Amino acid sequence: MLSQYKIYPPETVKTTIQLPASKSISNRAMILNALCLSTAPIKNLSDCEDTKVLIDAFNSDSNLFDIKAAGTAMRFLTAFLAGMEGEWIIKGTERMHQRPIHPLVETLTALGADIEYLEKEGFPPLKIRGKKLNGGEVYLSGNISSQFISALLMVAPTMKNGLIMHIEKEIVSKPYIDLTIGMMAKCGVHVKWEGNDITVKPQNYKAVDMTVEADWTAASYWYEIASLLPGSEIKLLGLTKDSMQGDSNVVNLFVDLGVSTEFVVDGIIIRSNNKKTKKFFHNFINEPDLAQTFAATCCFKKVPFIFSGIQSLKIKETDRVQALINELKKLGYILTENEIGMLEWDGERCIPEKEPAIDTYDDHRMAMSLAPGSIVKQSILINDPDVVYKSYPNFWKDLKHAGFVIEERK
Ligand SMILES: O=C(O)C1=C[C@@H](OP(=O)(O)O)[C@@H](O)[C@H](O)C1
Ligand SMILES: C=C(OP(=O)(O)O)C(=O)O
Repeated sequence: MLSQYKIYPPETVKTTIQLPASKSISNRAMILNALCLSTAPIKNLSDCEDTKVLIDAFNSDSNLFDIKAAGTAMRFLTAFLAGMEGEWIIKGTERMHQRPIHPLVETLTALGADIEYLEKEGFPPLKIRGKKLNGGEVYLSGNISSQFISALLMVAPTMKNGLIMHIEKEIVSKPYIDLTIGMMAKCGVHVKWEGNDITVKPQNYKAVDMTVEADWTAASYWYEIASLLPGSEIKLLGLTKDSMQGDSNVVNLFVDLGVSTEFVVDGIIIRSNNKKTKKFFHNFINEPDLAQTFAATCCFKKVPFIFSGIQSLKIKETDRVQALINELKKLGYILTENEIGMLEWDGERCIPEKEPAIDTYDDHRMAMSLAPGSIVKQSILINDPDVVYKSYPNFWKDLKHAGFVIEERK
């Protein structure tokens, strides 16, 4: 149902938050558990929509799966089902049917898979006639989505001849590939990555107990709040220093934006301090999901910025670059995309709309990164706030717990 939230900030935030579990780890754990033929329950599995669609697919008697808006579920399941005896159909939301999948489909086809595009060439929905894959040697572009590489890697040890993958062009989101390889290693499978070549020999997975870490990307919205609200002290449960998630780099990136981090036994404590850089520069190629948090934080803190490495943002839940430009303009900030992969704010302002309502474009991260703007704008309106279910179903409940007031308007 369409709805809108009006959000008012507290004076300061001193609270403890139980973060959601990582959807990236949850969805890898589900695929690996299935490949290990393990029946052991995964501990702390995420309850977010992106994980639910995968759970539903695994529990379904049907051969038709609707993975809605979950990129990981779409890509991981395509590779998984390509090697599973049977005839399968995978579909998703309208936006999912516009997100590319051809590099994965072409590579799987070269490895022996039988996959058909049911609507537009190159995009979901897909019909898959699954069978044991031969494997072999393939070339794949690394500059569209790392999820293609992760999807192929997880099924690679089950292929008759294993897999040799030569990655061409710049690799986006590399820490997510490291995450995949790290989790495969925990299940007893060795992956060799040298330069641009990744080799996986045929191997057997070993069933292991899996526990999902708390989500560092979700933590970034709390860093934004601490950065904008002086005197904040927020304990975030479940995060660890030795995390496998690349977005744990949020700890270092927020140092210049006035947030310090203390690691404690059961998580971290973040505190606002007065540090504020004159200008913020970062290449987000390794942490694309953090870009919206930083664009919003910098504008609200009046810190001009230059971001690079954000080309993949254009093919996520929405064109996130355009969405940021549109919505931050409503609040009085003029951002520019001078070339693909870049986003800049030189401090230019315009007159904000009188009562701006932020559109969220079916993108959870638009809602979560802009809601903290209530701190500097006294209040903020967020349209279709339910989008947060994709990765952080309790986001609004947690904001209320932290002292924000949320009025629902229908
Ligand atoms: O493998 C993963 O779990 C993910 C990889 C990234 O996508 P891309 O590789 O498409 O950039 C990231 O944006 C997404 O939220 C989760
Ligand atoms: C890009 C994202 O998800 P996905 O690509 O898995 O749909 C995200 O959660 O920010």
